Amino acid sequence: MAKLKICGLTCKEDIEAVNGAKPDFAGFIIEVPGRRRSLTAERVKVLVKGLDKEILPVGVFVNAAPELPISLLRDGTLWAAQLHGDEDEDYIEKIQNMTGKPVIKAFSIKTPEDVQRALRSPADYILLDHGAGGTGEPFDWTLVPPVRRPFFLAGGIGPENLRSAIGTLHPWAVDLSSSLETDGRKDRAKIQQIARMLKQINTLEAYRKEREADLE
Ligand SMILES: O=C(O)c1ccccc1NCC(=O)[C@H](O)[C@H](O)COP(=O)(O)O
Repeated sequence: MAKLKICGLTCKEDIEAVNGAKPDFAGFIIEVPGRRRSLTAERVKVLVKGLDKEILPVGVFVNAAPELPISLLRDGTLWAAQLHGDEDEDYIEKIQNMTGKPVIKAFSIKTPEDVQRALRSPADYILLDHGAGGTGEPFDWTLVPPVRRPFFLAGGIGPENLRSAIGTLHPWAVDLSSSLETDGRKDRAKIQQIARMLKQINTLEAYRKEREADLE
């Protein structure tokens, strides 16, 4: 059953839309200069207060001072920190040790070695993505061998490739942002559509697995 993360929420309307669709995770880009979805930590605190309690809030950071994710994890604003920059193992372990909360480390996948680096990461979860994050572009999925640890698949996923993404790579979770926008804003109808689609795909996959088990 692939989980769903909807990333790059920026306003109250986005919160209302995800509360209706109930993805597993909601992502907020926090204090990343020059990125259009970036919010201040104070704004994220306000938005998270309106988030359905069953949806886990994830903060996305790029080479932030570690004190920033640490404070938002410690005060309960965030369930997890997603690191989308050049954060090294010491940085990851510092956040894990100081908060006891999950760390998701994003990797830009351009070569098979990038995948191997990701697989060795001490992060609680890895996230395989195209590049800088939130670009709406997929990477070359053929670079990914069968993966034995839970991973998020990101980068240009949308209604046209969701089924093949899950059927081919079997991610623990899919992470979407750009494909759920119209004119640069999250689109409630697209969010509802993708949540419904994922439910159907998960139901079919579960049925197939049950049948395979019965036939063995
Ligand atoms: O969305 C951003 O602006 C962003 C900026 C800096 C780092 C990460 C960022 N986004 C991360 C995500 O939205 C997701 O993890 C993922 O990259 C989804 O991307 P896509 O569906 O291709 O837009």
